[in-house]
Amino acid sequence: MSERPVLEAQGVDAGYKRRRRHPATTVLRGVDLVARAGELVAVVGPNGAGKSTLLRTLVGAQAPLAGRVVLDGVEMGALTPRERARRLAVMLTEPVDVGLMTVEAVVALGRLPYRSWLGRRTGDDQSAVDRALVDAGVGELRDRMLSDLSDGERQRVMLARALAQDPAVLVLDEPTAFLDVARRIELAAVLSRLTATTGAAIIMSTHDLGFALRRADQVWLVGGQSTVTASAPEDLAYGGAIAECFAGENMTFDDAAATVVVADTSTSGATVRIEATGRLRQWTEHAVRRAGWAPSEESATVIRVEPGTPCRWRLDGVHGVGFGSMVAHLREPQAVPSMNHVGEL
Ligand SMILES: Nc1ncnc2c1ncn2[C@@H]1O[C@H](COP(=O)(O)OP(=O)(O)OP(=O)(O)O)[C@@H](O)[C@H]1O
Repeated sequence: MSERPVLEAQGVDAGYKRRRRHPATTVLRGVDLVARAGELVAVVGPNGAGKSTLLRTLVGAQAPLAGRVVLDGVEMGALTPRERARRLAVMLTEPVDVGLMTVEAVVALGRLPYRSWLGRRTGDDQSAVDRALVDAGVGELRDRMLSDLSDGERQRVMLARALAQDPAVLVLDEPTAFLDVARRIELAAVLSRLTATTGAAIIMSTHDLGFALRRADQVWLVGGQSTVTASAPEDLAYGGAIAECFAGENMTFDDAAATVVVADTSTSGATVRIEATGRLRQWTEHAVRRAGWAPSEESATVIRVEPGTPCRWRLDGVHGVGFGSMVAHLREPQAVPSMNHVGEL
């Protein structure tokens, strides 16, 4: 990572001008931000906080209501669309319009800002396309039709197209939105690797707080009195800014899991001491909480659990097999009376 700023917001107010029936809205005020070459920046915040508004303002899709956005040393408004496209690539959330094009042809579209008016592809264009295909992990898909790909594959092709632009700044709005957990982790790894290999700054909005905290060099926390707070993820988590921003009636920030969790308001007040170790203990705690009980070392009620798939448990002389029956029994002790007859532990 270098110290070279590639995208800056200087005293930016972001929002929407008055239109016929809609009053003017200032969503964010006095925003000062700096993204540096090779940095991965995660933009996080609750729904409606202004993440998309911020990103749209940073990429020049809407003008700031006040202040200025500086891209690679030049004020955004002073750049022609072509000059802007050579420095900045944008990948938005909209599902990709599936056309009858090969993957390679789609990725080659990323080279348009570099073409002469005759539109011929040069050797430089081809090597940029080849590199982008590899960097985004879609090299083996190059001859496939875009329409034949899965959503996750298509998403990565669009990433390759953005990379082919060879941008100093890559902005992605919720790139993981349509992906399953495995694809999400994969894309996250691709993105953090890309900052090192391409030297670009990658700025992405995400609802995946765990990802932001684990991978980002900087987090831009949007929310709370129309502000954006920029800092290292640990500073924001440790200092309580993230907890404060996401805190809701029944939401809390779980430091250990590095994510926001729904506080359990359904606890019955009942406690139980768990006799189990390792993963078995962890999942027993999970089941106990799900049933509305709280694990406690001081509790006089004891549940003893023995390993196995499914596990076997005993509580107050009642025996059971599997977590399903455990939760049912904790919720309603008389719900599983027959478990009394399920073997000895
Ligand atoms: N075109 C628009 N005109 C007026 N107000 C808008 C417009 N688009 C969004 N807003 C308002 O701006 C605020 C911020 O919206 P924005 O979409 O930036 O939030 P977000 O953080 O990206 O939310 P989400 O996590 O739900 O995607 C909201 O109050 C929204 O209603």
